[in-house]
Amino acid sequence: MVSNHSALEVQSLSVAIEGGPRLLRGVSLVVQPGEVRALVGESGAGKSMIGKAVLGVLPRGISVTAGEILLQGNNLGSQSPQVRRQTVASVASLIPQDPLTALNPSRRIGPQITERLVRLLGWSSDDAQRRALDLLDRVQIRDPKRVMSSYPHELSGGMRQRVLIAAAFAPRPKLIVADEPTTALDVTVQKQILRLIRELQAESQTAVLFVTHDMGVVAKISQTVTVLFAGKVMESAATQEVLANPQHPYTQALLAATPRYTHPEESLLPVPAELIARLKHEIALSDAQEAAHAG
Ligand SMILES: Nc1ncnc2c1ncn2[C@@H]1O[C@H](COP(=O)(O)OP(=O)(O)OP(=O)(O)O)[C@@H](O)[C@H]1O
Repeated sequence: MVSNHSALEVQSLSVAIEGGPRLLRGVSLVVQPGEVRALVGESGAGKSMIGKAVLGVLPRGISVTAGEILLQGNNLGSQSPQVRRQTVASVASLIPQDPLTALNPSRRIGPQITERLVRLLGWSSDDAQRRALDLLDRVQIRDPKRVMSSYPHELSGGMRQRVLIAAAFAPRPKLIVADEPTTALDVTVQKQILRLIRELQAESQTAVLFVTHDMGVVAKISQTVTVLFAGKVMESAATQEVLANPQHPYTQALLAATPRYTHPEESLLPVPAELIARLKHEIALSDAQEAAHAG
């Protein structure tokens, strides 16, 4: 393995339903060690699909049709499924959207954190236990020992998300994919969870690909941002630049739809339908051109 590589490099990635429509169209992005890159766009833009492709968990019937994914310098497309699973498990973690479905309801919390460390990464069970307790303490869970032997239903939604954050950071991953990790939580808990992810990330200098539909969250958590629409990158730059001076009309519309970053007194504005229609038309044209080229 080479050193000095990016935590994640996605190059011209296209993903499609087999025999059907494209869901990602030549997406490229890089996440450097220590960087938080937000991936922002409306529902259906393909944000989660990028995360799933990176983690090798695309839904059945959906596959990568072009492009490359390099995790810590490892080209996932050139690895066998078994090696790829091992690469992903040792390099990357997921903080999922819904803390309830992500935890197995019939198993205690402890093993759900330690199992990956022991089985996949070869830690001793004592080390794994110590690391889990330490992380649970770090995510401000009181009485970590008790929580280790609890079942998920005994914890609140916020506590469960803290457990999943602890589980994600426990193996010291190089990359964390955080897939709208605060969406399922109420507003006060959202703020705490966001702060926690930011603190742990800064401390460990883990690279994070942070999926969100909320420009407010982008502003709080990220240094860089990639704006996605219909599976295509509209704009990609430093977050401060994009917030201060958005270049693409879609980014401008998304920002206008987040009133606290423009005029807090105004109500939420939708992205204009004409703009959506125009962008979709442009994308359909370029899809057709590419298909004609390929044919
Ligand atoms: N299992 C699936 N089978 C077929 N199409 C799917 C599947 N999952 C997602 N899609 C489609 O893929 C596209 C991208 O979905 P994706 O979940 O990545 O969007 P997103 O930007 O993450 O949106 P959201 O914020 O709603 O999660 C959408 O058009 C969606 O309908």
